[in-house]
Amino acid sequence: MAGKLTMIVGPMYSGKTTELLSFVEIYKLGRKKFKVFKPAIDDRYGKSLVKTHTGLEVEAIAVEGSKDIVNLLEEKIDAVFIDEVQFFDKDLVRIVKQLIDSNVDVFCAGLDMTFKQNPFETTAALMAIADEVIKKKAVCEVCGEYKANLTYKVTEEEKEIDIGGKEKYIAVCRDCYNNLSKERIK
Ligand SMILES: Nc1ncnc2c1ncn2[C@@H]1O[C@H](COP(=O)(O)OP(=O)(O)OP(=O)(O)O)[C@@H](O)[C@H]1O
Ligand SMILES: Cc1cn([C@H]2C[C@H](O)[C@@H](CO)O2)c(=O)[nH]c1=O
Ligand SMILES: [Zn+2]
Repeated sequence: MAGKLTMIVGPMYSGKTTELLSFVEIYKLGRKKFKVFKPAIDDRYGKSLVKTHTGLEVEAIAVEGSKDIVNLLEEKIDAVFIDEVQFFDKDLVRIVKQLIDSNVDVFCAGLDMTFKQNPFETTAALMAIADEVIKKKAVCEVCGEYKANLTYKVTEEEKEIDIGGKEKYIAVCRDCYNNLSKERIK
């Protein structure tokens, strides 16, 4: 049977990695064969772990690009898990298609948008071909409502690729995002 692609997307702190790891647990319990990948660029938690903000973790392989995923899948496996998928090159889309066509289930977690609300291209393309898209939200760090679907950058740095945590980014709802942006120009 063909595999399925599940995308877990949303702003920072929305529990994307937590949800990814809950799927990993299901495959572990079922004694399935799987591999977990993350981009080498995300060095926040050390190179060989995927870790949540609450400290849950699983062993992962840090790769430079999507080609490395193919090279590391020599034996037959049931599932592939990829975290921080927004940092992968677009060629990942072709590779993921090949995997699901060859009966491998694929689960990807990642940001849908940059802090400027631009789509992350690889996430967007994978969402288009996914069997299921799980869109997560966080608690807005300004108003406290559980409706944050955006990430706001609190520093002046404009770069859209910039690794970091709470010292740089907060999760906010659209109203609070717009208010914070207005205050900034004043
Ligand atoms: N504003 C927030 N809203 C919700 N959870 C938050 C918030 N700030 C911190 N957290 C914590 O973060 C946890 C989710 O962490 P997780 O690593 O799964 O998120 P994530 O979406 O993968 O984040 P990131 O995109 O930064 O990797 C929550 O269970 C909660 O304990
Ligand atoms: C929102 C956002 C996060 N990031 C980074 C911060 C974290 O290291 C990672 C999300 O977990 O992505 C960016 O590089 N650009 C962005 O626009
Ligand atoms: Zn808000």
